[in-house]
Amino acid sequence: MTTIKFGLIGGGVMGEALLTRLIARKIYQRSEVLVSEPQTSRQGFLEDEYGVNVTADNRLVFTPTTEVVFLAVKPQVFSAIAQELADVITTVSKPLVISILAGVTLNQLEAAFPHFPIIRAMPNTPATVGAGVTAICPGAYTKANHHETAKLLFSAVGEVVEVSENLMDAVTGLSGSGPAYVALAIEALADGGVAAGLPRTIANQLALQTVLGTAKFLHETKIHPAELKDRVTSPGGTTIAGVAQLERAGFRSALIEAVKAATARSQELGK
Ligand SMILES: NC(=O)C1=CN([C@@H]2O[C@H](COP(=O)(O)OP(=O)(O)OC[C@H]3O[C@@H](n4cnc5c(N)ncnc54)[C@H](O)[C@@H]3O)[C@@H](O)[C@H]2O)C=CC1
Ligand SMILES: O=C(O)[C@@H]1CCC=N1
Repeated sequence: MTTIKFGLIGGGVMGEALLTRLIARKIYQRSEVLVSEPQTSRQGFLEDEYGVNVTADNRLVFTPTTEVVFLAVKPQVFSAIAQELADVITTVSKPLVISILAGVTLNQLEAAFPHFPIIRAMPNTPATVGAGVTAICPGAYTKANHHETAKLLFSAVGEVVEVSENLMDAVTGLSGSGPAYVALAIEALADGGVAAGLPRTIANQLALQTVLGTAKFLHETKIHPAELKDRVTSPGGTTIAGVAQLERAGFRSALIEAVKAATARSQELGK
């Protein structure tokens, strides 16, 4: 095995999303990456698809040359992994540990990795296509160079914002979970189109492009969403009829409550 610089623990959806962009951007060479993943089918896939090194032993990602260890497992397996790594991490130099685990706090991470530089982060799935947004917050032992490394890695998958840790659960409830809410909205818009008589493929295309185009428009012009809504709603027209129905159905409230519920769940996962 060649020199390992980047260790990934958990080669699932989010691990792969980051991996693919880090390699494409040449931030790490394929040979410098070691992915620890228990599923042999995933190991084989990641090895074939990205040419990275794979292992089923999490301890092996801590090599003398490892610069970053990226944790991308489910929060529920965190304590088992912490126990498994307890011995090995006392014997190695301290790489930057970046965790994207929902709800797992810097306190919990610093208890598992004593005196390690640690960054807690919350990316989202559009990272896969470089259109993600990641919130990061640094632990007690991080220095400017660790901060810069985390920003560099997450910039490869989209935008980066910095927040204090007490806001990380809210970030998780909004942008971490948000792609699911938007996907539901797109699916429902298409269903509405089908209910109104459109063929499914056309309804899907119209729904998807409407959401994509609206987001792009707001992003590029920076106009307030309310201003865009006002521009679309002609007096006595179709859009205000649709908006009135959304208000009757509690559309805004449903989204607000969804973000609050996901935030609360993120808080629970950290307990
Ligand atoms: N999916 C999402 O949209 C987002 C997920 N997250 C966080 O990312 C983390 C990973 O989520 P996903 O990638 O969606 O999950 P996933 O289930 O796709 O990936 C987790 C991977 O970890 C592997 N794994 C299981 N036990 C392991 C162990 N003991 N050691 C090493 N690897 C192990 C699994 O086989 C799997 O491939 C979670 O903590 C989640 O909170 C954060 C932001 C967004
Ligand atoms: O559902 C979850 O727990 C993860 C965290 C944010 C998005 N997916």
